[in-house]
Amino acid sequence: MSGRAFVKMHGLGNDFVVIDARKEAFIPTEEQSRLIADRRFGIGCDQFIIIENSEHPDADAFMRIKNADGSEVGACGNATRCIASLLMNETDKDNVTVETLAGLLHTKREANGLIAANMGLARLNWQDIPLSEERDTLNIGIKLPPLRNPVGVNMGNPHAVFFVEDAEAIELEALGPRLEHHPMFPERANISVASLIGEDHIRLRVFERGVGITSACGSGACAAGVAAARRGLTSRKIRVDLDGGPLFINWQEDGTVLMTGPVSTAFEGHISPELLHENK
Ligand SMILES: N[C@@H](CCC[C@H](N)C(=O)O)C(=O)O
Repeated sequence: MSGRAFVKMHGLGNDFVVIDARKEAFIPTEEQSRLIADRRFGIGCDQFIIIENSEHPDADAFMRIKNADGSEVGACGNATRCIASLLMNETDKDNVTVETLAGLLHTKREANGLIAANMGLARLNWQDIPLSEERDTLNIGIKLPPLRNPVGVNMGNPHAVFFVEDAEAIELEALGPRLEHHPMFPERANISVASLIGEDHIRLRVFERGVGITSACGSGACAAGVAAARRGLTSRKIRVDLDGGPLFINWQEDGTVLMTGPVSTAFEGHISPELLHENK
């Protein structure tokens, strides 16, 4: 079979095309990354992941992350758990360390088969973003629903978490793209709406930067867990229900965030050499 081998994986429906470039380098252009992620013209995924050799003595591999729009980013929680699971199967270990642009991430296979990733320190670098009453449209051309000020949490990538009465009632499809590109977020941002649905239990919907609404966002769940605890809505250990299912978040006393959930492999294949040379 000609063409580059790939594996299609997902964490709660947040899906990835994974290419192993440890033996044979693979350096896609932005256009090639977009094409691979395209659900009509390519294979289709939320993020395109390239596994590379790491030069760090403590890392098992380096993971490069490209959003569906071709942009390269620092963190992806669900992909970290998927790649960790691949590396665990390959090495027969239950603990592996994945290097990303955001740093070294330690992972563990739990006895129940779920994969836990320590996503590192949560940085509240633009916490409690102030929005004044009169800025209730944020100049995005639509009247906002009753949103409280968002909490800004950086998990190696930027998240703005808005707590609302009912996350299902928010028109995230309309709000997401406008807020993602709002000037208050210089690097753009992943936009979440969250509501409390029980004790230490929240509902979360995420509009991902460079992608759109996804069925689950791991770093978004971490950011929401930190934001909920910071706002005093929950304790530091919570369940986050995403469209694709639950993730378990623990904002540990050392400031790092542990995320636990399932991973799946959907299929394997080869990328047609034609695809990478075609222009749409
Ligand atoms: N799906 C992700 C987040 C991927 C990156 C994000 N879209 C960004 O641009 O920061 C996850 O599981 O964390």
